[in-house]
Amino acid sequence: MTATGPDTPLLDQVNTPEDMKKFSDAQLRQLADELRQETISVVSQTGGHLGAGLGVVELTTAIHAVFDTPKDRLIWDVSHQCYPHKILTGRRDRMLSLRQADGLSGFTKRSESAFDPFGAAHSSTSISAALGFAVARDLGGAPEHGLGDAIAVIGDGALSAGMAYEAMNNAGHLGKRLIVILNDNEMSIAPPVGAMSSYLSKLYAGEPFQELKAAAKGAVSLLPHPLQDGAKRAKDMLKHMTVGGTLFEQLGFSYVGPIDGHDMDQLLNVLRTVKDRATGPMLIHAITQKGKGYAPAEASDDKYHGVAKFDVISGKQKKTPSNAPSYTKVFAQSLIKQAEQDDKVVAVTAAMPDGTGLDLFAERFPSRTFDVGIAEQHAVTFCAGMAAGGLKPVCALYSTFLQRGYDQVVHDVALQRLPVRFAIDRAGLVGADGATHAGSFDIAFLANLPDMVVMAAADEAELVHMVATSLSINDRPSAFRFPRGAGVGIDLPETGEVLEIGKGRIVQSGARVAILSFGARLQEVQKAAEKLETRGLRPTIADARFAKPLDRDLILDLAASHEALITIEEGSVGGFGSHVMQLLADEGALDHGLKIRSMVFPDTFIDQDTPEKMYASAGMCAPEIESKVLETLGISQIAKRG
Ligand SMILES: Cc1ncc(C[n+]2csc(CCOP(=O)(O)OP(=O)(O)O)c2C)c(N)n1
Ligand SMILES: CC(=O)[C@@H](O)[C@H](O)COP(=O)(O)O
Ligand SMILES: [Mg+2]
Repeated sequence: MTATGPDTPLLDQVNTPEDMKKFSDAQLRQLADELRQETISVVSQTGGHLGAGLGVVELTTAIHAVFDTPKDRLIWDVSHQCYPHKILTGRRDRMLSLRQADGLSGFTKRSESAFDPFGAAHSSTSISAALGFAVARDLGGAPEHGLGDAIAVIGDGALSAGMAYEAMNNAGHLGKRLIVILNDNEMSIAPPVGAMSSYLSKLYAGEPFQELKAAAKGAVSLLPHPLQDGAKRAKDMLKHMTVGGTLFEQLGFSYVGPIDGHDMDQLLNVLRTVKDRATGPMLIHAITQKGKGYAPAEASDDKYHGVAKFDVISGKQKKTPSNAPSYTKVFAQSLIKQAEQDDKVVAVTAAMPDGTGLDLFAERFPSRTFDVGIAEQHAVTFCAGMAAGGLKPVCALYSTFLQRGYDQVVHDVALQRLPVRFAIDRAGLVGADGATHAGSFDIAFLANLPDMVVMAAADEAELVHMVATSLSINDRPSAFRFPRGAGVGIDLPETGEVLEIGKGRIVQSGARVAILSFGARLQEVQKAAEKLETRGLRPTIADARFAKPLDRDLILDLAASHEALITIEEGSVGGFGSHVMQLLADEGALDHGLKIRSMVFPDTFIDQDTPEKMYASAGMCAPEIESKVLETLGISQIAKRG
C-alpha cells in the first residue's frame, strides 16, 4: 500500500507484515488500535466472528511485527479470530466480501493466502499442524517461502480437546523448537467449563506467578527485563515453596507467562526473547479479553462471538426475524417435554449449549445437562457409558463436529449396540461458515453402521416426532438430523408421536415418477411438484423418514408402480440414495427398466454463500428437481417452456 504523510493512518501503510517492520513499538501500539477499529467496522458491515478477533488484535500485531510470516508459519486454532490477521496480510481491501459468495473465507484457508499456511474451523488442530511444520523444517522440507518458525495460537476453549494434548505430548517428546501461544480469554463460545479451565485460572490467580514459575525453571532469561527483576525477587520466596511446574512444563514445554495479551510492550518483549532464544517447545500464556475494546461486545454474555451486521454506535445487531421457530429450538423444547416424563433422559453438548439449544434444557434440568467442552470424542463415549449405565443420553452435536467423534460412534456406541441418541443439528449446507461447517457426511457415515437407526426431519413437526421416536429406542443407537435455521412454519404437535421404525410416508400420490425425499428438501420437492402439475404431471412424493432401516416395502412398491424413481437428500454420495440403489439392485428392481436417479451434494466442497444459493449451486432446489424429473422421463425442457 502506498505510504504517505505523517497523518496517514499506520494501517494504510501496511499491505503485508513486512511493512510493519519499520514501525517503532509506539507505532505498533497505534497500529493495533487502528486494527481494532477496522475489525469492528468490517464486521459491522458483514457480520461474522467478532469477539475472538478483538481479543487478539495486539497479539496479531505483535506476532507479525516480530516474526517473519509467511516464512514463519502462523497457525490460528479454529481461526475464527483471524480477521485482524487477514487485514494485516494483504486482504484488507477484500474484507467486506467476508463470508460471502466468492469472497474471503471467515477462516484461514490455504488457497486464499500464503499467510494462511494451515486452514481450520474445527478446533484444537493447531499444535499438531505446527509440529508438522517444525518437523518438516528440520527434515529439510522446502515449500515456497522456505520454512522458519512454527507458531500455533490456541484458545483456552480449544485446549479442552484431546487433540491439543496429543500434540503437546508428541511435541514435548520430540523437543523441537515450536512456539505455542495460549490465548486465554476465559471464554469458549459460552463460558468455558472443565477442570482444565479452572487450572488455567489458577495459573494466574496468584499475582507473581509468572516470576515464580520462570524462576523455578531457571527460565528467567527468557523473560523481558521488567519481569526478570520480579523473577529474581521471587527466587527468595521460592526457597520456601515447592513448585512442581505447570502441566505444560511436565509435558516438556518451557512455560512463559501469564502475560498480559493486550500489553504490546510485554508481548513484543516476550516474543522477541522467545524468537531469539527458544530451543525446544515453548508455551506462552497470554491473558486476553474476548471482545476487547468494543463496549457492546465486552458487555454481552457471548462477547459477540458470532454476530449479524450491527450498528457500531449502539452495538444493536440487525437480525432477520423469522415467523417460524428454529429447528434447534423445536428440538430443545421437544426434548424438555420428553425429559419431563422420563427422568432417565440426559443431554450432552460439546461446548455449544446455545447453538444446540441445550442452554434451554440446562435451565430446566441443570443436573441432567453436561457441557463437556470441545470434546466430541469424549462426548460420544461419555454418552455410551451413560447408556450402558441405564440412562437415556442425547448427544447433541452439529453434524460437522460429530465427524470428530466417528470412531467413538463406531467402536463405543454402534458395536456395543448402546442406545445413544444423536441429535444432529446443522445437517446440510449451513451458509456463511462454508465448507468446513457443512453437515454433508453424517448420513453416509451413520447409515453404513449395522443396526443404527438414522432419521431426517422433513419439517419441524417431524422433528418433534423424531425426538420422541429416538427416545423410545432402547436397544440400539439412533440419530435424527435437522437443518440450521428456521423451520417451515408448520403447526407443531402437542406431543411427539413414536414413529414406526423404518417406515416412511406417502405425501402425495401420483403417476409415472416417484420422488423419495429424505429430510428437509421435501419443501423444494413439493414446490417442484406444483410446477410439474401445471404440465399435467403429478409425481408421487414420499418422505422416507428413515435412511436406516430403509422402508423396503415402500421403496419396492414405488419402484414397481412408477416409470422413474428419484431420491433426494441433504448430504453426500454414499448416503440415503446409495442405500436405496443398493436395495433396488439387490432385489432385482433395476432389471426391468426402472429409471432411477439420486440427487445428492456434488462431489466437491461447497464454499460459503447463503444456504439457498448453496443449495441452488448444488442443484437441489425446486427448479433443478423439476428439471431432473423431466430429464429422467425424457420430456423436453424446451417443450416445458412452450
Ligand atoms: C471440534 C470443534 N467443536 C466445536 C467447535 C465450535 N467452536 C468454535 S469456536 C469455539 C470456542 C473456542 O473457544 P476458544 O478456543 O477459547 O477461542 P475464543 O473464541 O475464546 O477465542 C467453539 C466451541 C469447533 N470449532 N470445533
Ligand atoms: C466458529 C464456529 O465454529 C462457530 O462459531 C460457528 O460459526 C457457529 O455457527 P452457528 O451460527 O451455526 O452456531
Ligand atoms: Mg477462549
